[in-house]
Amino acid sequence: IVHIAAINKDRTIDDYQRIYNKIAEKIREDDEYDGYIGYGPVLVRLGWHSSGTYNKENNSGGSYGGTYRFKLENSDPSNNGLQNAAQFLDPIYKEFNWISHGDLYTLGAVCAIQEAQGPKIKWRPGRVDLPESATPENGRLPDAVNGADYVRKFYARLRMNDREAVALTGAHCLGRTHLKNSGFDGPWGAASSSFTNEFFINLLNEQWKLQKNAAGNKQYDSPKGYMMLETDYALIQDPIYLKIVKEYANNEASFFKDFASSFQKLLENGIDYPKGAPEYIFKTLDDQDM
Ligand code: HEM
Ligand SMILES: CC(=O)Cn1cnc2ccccc21
Repeated sequence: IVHIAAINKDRTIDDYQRIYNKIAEKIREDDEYDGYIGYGPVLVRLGWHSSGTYNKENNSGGSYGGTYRFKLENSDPSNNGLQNAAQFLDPIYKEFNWISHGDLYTLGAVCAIQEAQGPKIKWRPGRVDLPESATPENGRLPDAVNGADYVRKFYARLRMNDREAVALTGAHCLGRTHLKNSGFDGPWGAASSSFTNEFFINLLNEQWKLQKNAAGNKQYDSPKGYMMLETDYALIQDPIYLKIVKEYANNEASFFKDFASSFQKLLENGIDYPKGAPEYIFKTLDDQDM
């Protein structure tokens, strides 16, 4: 399967910055969502899940076709809760319906990270809506009740190495788990809407106890009321991952640099960009004094 980015010469960075600004202003406006965590984290998760179906073996899945918009994909149990992000983006799509769904889902995630004071993420347009028949089957997204070997193998399918896998998991500094969505129980207290290296610091500094939550699923809980999934905790059980976790806990700039490149790679998996295809770095609302 080959997906070639469609270059639309009529659209410039200004057109995409306008959509970015609309999303960023709406994140600021709709601040009450999920106990005042806001929509940032769930927008990041939508961008990640619409890309995480990619399989390097046959270059299938991934963000290109915007197939999350179809029932088969958006009703995948792994996607429980992402309806909130899709509903958030609905009015934006209605106003700017020249954009493809794949470009919108990934642009929304880039916007959410940058507006959470995270790193600037390079973004390239050109994803093209594919028909429902192109929707990947359920089951390609990762399960949280697994260890390091599973994590390494899962990320290899997305062409990610150990550093990229650890960096990407650092997005769990944002938002929280919700029992009704995933069967994991996250604390409101510790949930954050700012993008930092705190996930790695907490992983190393808290005492973690493996226990069954109210849904009977195993997760790690700390005295401060933080939680980690088993796939999170795997990052300090595996010696190779542990070394990288320590680096990112001690050097936020290194985490930001690696996250920015890994997240762009994740969002572009499966897409061939022609030579000279435009690549944008959007300004935050703060950069524009808005
Ligand atoms: C082994 C890989 C991963 C597993 C098993 C996993 C699992 C989960 C689970 C179970 C939740 C809770 C969902 C809910 O209950 O609402 C969650 C939330 C989240 N995940 Fe991951 N995740 C993984 C990797 C990633 C990656 C690569 C990113 C982004 C780069 C990411 C970003 C997020 C965000 C931002 C949230 C919070 C969403 C919210 O607050 O609504 N995750 N993840
Ligand atoms: C605040 C907290 O629970 C940090 N955290 C730890 N693992 C997480 C997975 C998804 C979302 C947030 C996560």
